[in-house]
Amino acid sequence: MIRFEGVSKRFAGTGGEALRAIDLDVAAGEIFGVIGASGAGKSTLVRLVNALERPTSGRVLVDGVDVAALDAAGLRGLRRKVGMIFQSFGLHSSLTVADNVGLPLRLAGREARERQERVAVLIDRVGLAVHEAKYPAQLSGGQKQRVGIARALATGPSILLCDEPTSALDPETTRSVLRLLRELNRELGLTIMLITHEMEVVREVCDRVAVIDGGTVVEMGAAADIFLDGQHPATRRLISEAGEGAPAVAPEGMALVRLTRRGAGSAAPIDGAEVLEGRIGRIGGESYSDLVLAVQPSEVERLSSLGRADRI
Ligand SMILES: Nc1ncnc2c1ncn2[C@@H]1O[C@H](COP(=O)(O)OP(=O)(O)OP(=O)(O)O)[C@@H](O)[C@H]1O
Repeated sequence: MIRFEGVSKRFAGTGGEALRAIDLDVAAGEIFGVIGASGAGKSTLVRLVNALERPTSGRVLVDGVDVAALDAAGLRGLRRKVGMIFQSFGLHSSLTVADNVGLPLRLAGREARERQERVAVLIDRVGLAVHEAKYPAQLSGGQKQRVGIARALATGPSILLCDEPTSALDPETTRSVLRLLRELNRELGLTIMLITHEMEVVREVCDRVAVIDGGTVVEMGAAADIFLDGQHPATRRLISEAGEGAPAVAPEGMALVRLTRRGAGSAAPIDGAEVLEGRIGRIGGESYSDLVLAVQPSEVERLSSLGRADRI
């Protein structure tokens, strides 16, 4: 559905390339995550999909069409097919919720009656029916992002690009927005390409994920494989940042180990280990546990037989 073929991007007046030799396929109906540190090239990557940026070399194909080759009418069609939401929501502060959501329909020349009906359905779907006459300043961050989602869906797109959609939100609101995106993905068969710098977001919602570092894809695979067994140092860095609060400290004379186990028995007790922090859950339908343990240094070796054990 979305294909990157040897895509590189250099911005005029800058030294290096923001993206280098990207090959990537996003399948119809999947939620594809793009994760990386600040400046890695994530925004540039998704902005190529709706032709907000153009590749310096290579091609970006949407449904088999090279988006850089589109004329003005073709671009309008692309923008109807590809919706986008942003970290900072991008709402018009002088327009009500209903008028924000209806704006793409107004720009597309749809009649008032049709607009009103469609806007009412969209606002209801994102759970904002009682807020339709309010202005953005009267809404919480989560509500603003719901307006952004309703507006992005106004023209009935088959692809939704999400640029750090939850970075401005608290953890609980983040989860509810991600749940809404997952529901819309299933109900509408919407293909979602989602940028984030948070592993938690990948864990909650993505089917597959590409890790991007220094403008290249350094690792790509099923979200469970990347989250639980990512190999590249950039991936390991993002995983170790995913814990909450201050990093665990090993008691005197003990070794600190991150142990990740997958599948049946992944939460079985571990003799001789003190659990300092961790999580037990499911990702992509698979059980896992991800624990930070303090053990005797002589026990570290033994942990490797239980799962992936990294001394930290
Ligand atoms: N319009 C532009 N002109 C010049 N350089 C740019 C432009 N947009 C992005 N860049 C550069 O390209 C690189 C990648 O930027 P990009 O915004 O894609 O990264 P990112 O991973 O999305 O980062 P962040 O998470 O901080 O938004 C950076 O070095 C950035 O400075």
